[in-house]
Amino acid sequence: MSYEEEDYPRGDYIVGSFPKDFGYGPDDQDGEIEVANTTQKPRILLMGLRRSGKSSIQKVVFHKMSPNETLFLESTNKIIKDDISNSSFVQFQIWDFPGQIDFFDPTFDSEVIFGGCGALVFVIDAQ
Ligand SMILES: Nc1nc2c(ncn2[C@@H]2O[C@H](COP(=O)(O)OP(=O)(O)OP(=O)(O)O)[C@@H](O)[C@H]2O)c(=O)[nH]1
Repeated sequence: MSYEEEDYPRGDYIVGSFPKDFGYGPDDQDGEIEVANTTQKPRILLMGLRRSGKSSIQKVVFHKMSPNETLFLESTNKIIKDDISNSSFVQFQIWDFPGQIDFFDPTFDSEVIFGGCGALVFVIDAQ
C-alpha cells in the first residue's frame, strides 16, 4: 500500500484522492454503522457520480426513509458500510461510496474494494 499518513493527514483530503480514511481498509471498523463479519456477507457496492442519489436510494430502499427527507442528506465523505439483515436468509452489506473518488488514484486499492464484491450499482442520476 502506498498510502503514507504524512501525505494525507486525517481530515485533510486532497480532492480526487482516495486515502485510507475513506474507510475501506481491512482493519477499518468505524463506518457509520458497525459491521461484524465484514468478510463473510455478500457485498453490494453503490458507486457513481457526486450527488447522483446513491445515499438516497440506499435510505429509501433499505431504511424506509421518505423520498422528501433525502433532500437533507449530506454528501458522503467516506465509505458508509450498512449491514442489511432482514432475516436469516437475507443478509448482505451495502457500501455507499463518496462520489468524489478517483479510481485512478494510486492509493485506490481495487483488490480490497472489489475483492468481495457481489454486485456493483453505478448511479449516474437518480432523478
Ligand atoms: N428530485 C429528485 N431528487 C433526488 C432523487 N434522488 C436523490 N435526489 C436528491 O439529490 C441530492 C443528492 O442525493 P444523495 O443521495 O446525497 O447523493 P449521493 O450520490 O449519495 O451524493 P455524494 O455522497 O455526494 O456522492 C439530494 O438532495 C437528494 O434529495 C430523485 O430521485 N429525485
